[in-house]
Amino acid sequence: MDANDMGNDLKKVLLTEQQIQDRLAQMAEVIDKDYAGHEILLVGVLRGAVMVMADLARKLHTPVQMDWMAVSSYGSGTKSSGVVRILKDLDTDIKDRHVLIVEDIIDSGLTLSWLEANLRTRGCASLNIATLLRKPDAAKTNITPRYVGFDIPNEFVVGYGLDYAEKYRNLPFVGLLAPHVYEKH
Ligand SMILES: O=P(O)(O)OC[C@H]1O[C@H](OP(=O)(O)OP(=O)(O)O)[C@H](O)[C@@H]1O
Ligand SMILES: Nc1nc2[nH]cnc2c(=O)[nH]1
Ligand SMILES: [Mg+2]
Repeated sequence: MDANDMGNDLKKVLLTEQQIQDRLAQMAEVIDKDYAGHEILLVGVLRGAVMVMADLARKLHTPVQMDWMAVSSYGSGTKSSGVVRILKDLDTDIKDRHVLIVEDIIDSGLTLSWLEANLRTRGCASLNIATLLRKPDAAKTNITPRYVGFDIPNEFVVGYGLDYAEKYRNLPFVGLLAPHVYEKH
């Protein structure tokens, strides 16, 4: 799916596919240095993180294992509900593991601050966060990811895993939705 398939639903492309991939390669280089000699358990946060996980993991030279969690923090709206529930928990025991949470975006930070606290109770050897996007102006928590791809404005974005009412996740870039798309709901 590309920008042409979106008709006039796309206001503008914020990050091109190339910019995303180049940045992920830079992040992977830093992660490889930080985790040299260790194995990483990558924990992806469904559903939005699937694209970051797929591309970042393939850029890492460090040995990795992967697992997934699903938590609910947003409905199909565009504002954080603040309520976090575990919809799917990890299948892996993370005790003594080097865990790296992989996310697509930190907006209010509610999802990750709850998730980080939850995982810390499980005795992992280390716990860090990698996120492709962060909205510094939207932060409601003091969550500090170790690896951040891009700081972006406080606007609703879609693409590269990010959805609006489950659409647009398969865009290869990150874009801004035209207001008429979400104003009509
Ligand atoms: O920092 P926050 O304000 O908590 O928002 C960030 C979270 O919201 C989105 O997920 P969502 O809960 O919409 O589910 P999804 O990943 O399945 O789209 C996004 O993928 C992050 O996980
Ligand atoms: N699709 C999408 N989901 C989000 N969840 C938190 N912020 C965002 C955003 O900007 N876009
Ligand atoms: Mg998500």
